[in-house]
Amino acid sequence: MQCLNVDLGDRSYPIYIGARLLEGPGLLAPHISGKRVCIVTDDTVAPLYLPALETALAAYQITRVVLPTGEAFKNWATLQQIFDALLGERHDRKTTLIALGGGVIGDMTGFAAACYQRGVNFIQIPTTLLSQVDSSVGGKTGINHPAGKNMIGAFYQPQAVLIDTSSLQTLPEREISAGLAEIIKYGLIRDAEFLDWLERNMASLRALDSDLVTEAIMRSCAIKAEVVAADEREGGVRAILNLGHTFGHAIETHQGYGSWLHGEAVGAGMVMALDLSARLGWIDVQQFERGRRIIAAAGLPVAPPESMTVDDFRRLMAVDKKVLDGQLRLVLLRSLGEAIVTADFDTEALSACLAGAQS
Ligand SMILES: O=C(O)C(=O)C[C@@H](O)[C@H](O)[C@H](O)COP(=O)(O)O
Repeated sequence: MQCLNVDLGDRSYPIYIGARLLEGPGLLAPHISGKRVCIVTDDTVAPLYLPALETALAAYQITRVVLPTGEAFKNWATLQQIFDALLGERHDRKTTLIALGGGVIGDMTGFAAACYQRGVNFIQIPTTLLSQVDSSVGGKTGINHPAGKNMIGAFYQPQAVLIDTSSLQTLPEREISAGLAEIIKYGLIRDAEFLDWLERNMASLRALDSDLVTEAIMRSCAIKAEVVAADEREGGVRAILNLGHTFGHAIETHQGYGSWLHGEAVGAGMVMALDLSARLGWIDVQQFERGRRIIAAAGLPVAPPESMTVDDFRRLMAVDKKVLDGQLRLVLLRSLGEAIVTADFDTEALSACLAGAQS
């Protein structure tokens, strides 16, 4: 097992990474505050991993909340089910919520933990590649609104993140590709050498070579932990983690949540960010082509859905959380391995990028 730390003063926490970590109580126990836990999971993950987790937590009084699976359910009505269970079973402030599942479960459980009785402890046990390398780390919690992704939420850090790499074995191929999108993102924004490594190893990563996947998770979490530690509440540098997300969130909202996986939309969105960076002359055509090739090699879409118009993009991007004083800010690339967050780009170039993506 390997361990990283997210350094946030008195809100610091460990990320444990290894195979079959779910099966023992040893790692979880120090992060559980009382005698009671509430495990929140979904109806896909529950039959696979809930029994093992319940066995590991046999010393605690357990409440289970099994939610419907998918991004379409990341909303108020589903969140309410968590509160109903907590109140129905009279959980007090010493309870610990445990998120067992992908990003949707992690984001909603974290948000429930932030709100329930004004804040209780929670632990992330991410079971998808995307949630292991991204959403379980950093404390962004929340739900979607029909007008935009993750529009209602809170920054609220977990007590620990437990990444059991064995859970990837049951993941569909499409979910592996979606997770690779966020992994490629780290190379594009922060680490050119990691991007080279990903390019060389993409086929083996897609085939879930366990040493390589563990290394990819470690390197991704290390970059994420470093960026979050530098800027917990996204006042500055943390926004680089949003590469491709302004375009990607617009795609997800337009298509209806869950139609495109988050990672698929981010894949197409990163190609659009690469394209705009090239149109602005910040990267050259070869770098653009290389970035697009790596994203395609991960099995991801490299263009938005044909049904989306330039006006759709403009309307949906206008509610992006990086818009400040009515001005759109985007994460763009100065080179492959270096991202900036900027409002200083030629609007003609953006129009050409949006129109080009549809051609
Ligand atoms: O942790 C962050 O910061 C990120 O932006 C990571 C993203 O990959 C992740 O999808 C996040 O949930 C997006 O957050 P949002 O603020 O753009 O809704």
